[in-house]
Amino acid sequence: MVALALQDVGAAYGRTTVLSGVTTDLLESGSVTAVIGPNAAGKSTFFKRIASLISGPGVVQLSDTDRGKKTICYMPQDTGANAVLTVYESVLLSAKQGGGWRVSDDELGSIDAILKSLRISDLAFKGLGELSGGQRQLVSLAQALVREPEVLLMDEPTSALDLHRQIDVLDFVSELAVRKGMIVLIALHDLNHALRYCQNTIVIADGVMVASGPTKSVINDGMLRDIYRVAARIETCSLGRPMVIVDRAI
Ligand SMILES: Nc1ncnc2c1ncn2[C@@H]1O[C@H](COP(=O)(O)OP(=O)(O)OP(=O)(O)O)[C@@H](O)[C@H]1O
Repeated sequence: MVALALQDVGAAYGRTTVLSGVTTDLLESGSVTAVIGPNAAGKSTFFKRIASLISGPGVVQLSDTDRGKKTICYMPQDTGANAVLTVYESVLLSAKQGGGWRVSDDELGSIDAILKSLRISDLAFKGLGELSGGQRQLVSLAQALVREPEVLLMDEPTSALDLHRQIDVLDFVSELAVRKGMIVLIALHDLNHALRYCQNTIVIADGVMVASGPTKSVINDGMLRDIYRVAARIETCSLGRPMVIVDRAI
């Protein structure tokens, strides 16, 4: 089963360093890790660096996979829209990335299954340009999943989704991580999603990793005050789940 380790990972745009010194414990197959931090902290940059879309110092070490870095898939925050393609064509195109152009029945079957799992089969023959923001986000997830990545980097995947879809998607991805043995990293602004779905959390602020470890110990009042500049409490809800309650901005 795939494993990922990061050692002293950094990244720069041109001469400007925006990320440095990210080192993690071994990320294991079947795990879901949150990447949190304020705006412009470096979360997307971190993902792009892991996916080798940008270069930088440090080591991104994958083990126990025969697909090399091709097994890492980055689902970007901003999905854009290409009005020329239909949803189905865009997912097929993603499935064929880096491979030949022969399309097997199995591949068509797996596209149908993914669209069905994400409850967007009805969008299959709509143009990408006709979709709402939330629908585009779901299509972007379908494009990522069809490539069957062993490492999936999701950049704020629920930011455009309604409450039902947010829970639906995060339930689905967490279950898929365990079933397929994927390593999933999710950049999140909703810290309650991190508490609910992610065993571990990495906190990035000002381009530096400031904390990493079990989510329930990393997300605490002090971190919320120092990193997010809010007065907040972690309280246990009636179902026994920890929840962040924000009182005010500091
Ligand atoms: N293509 C780029 N060229 C130059 N600087 C960039 C580029 N992309 C991002 N940056 C800068 O890198 C820093 C980190 O940006 P990044 O997008 O990684 O932050 P983020 O934590 O994902 O933010 P957000 O939560 O707002 O999405 C910011 O200062 C940003 O302005």
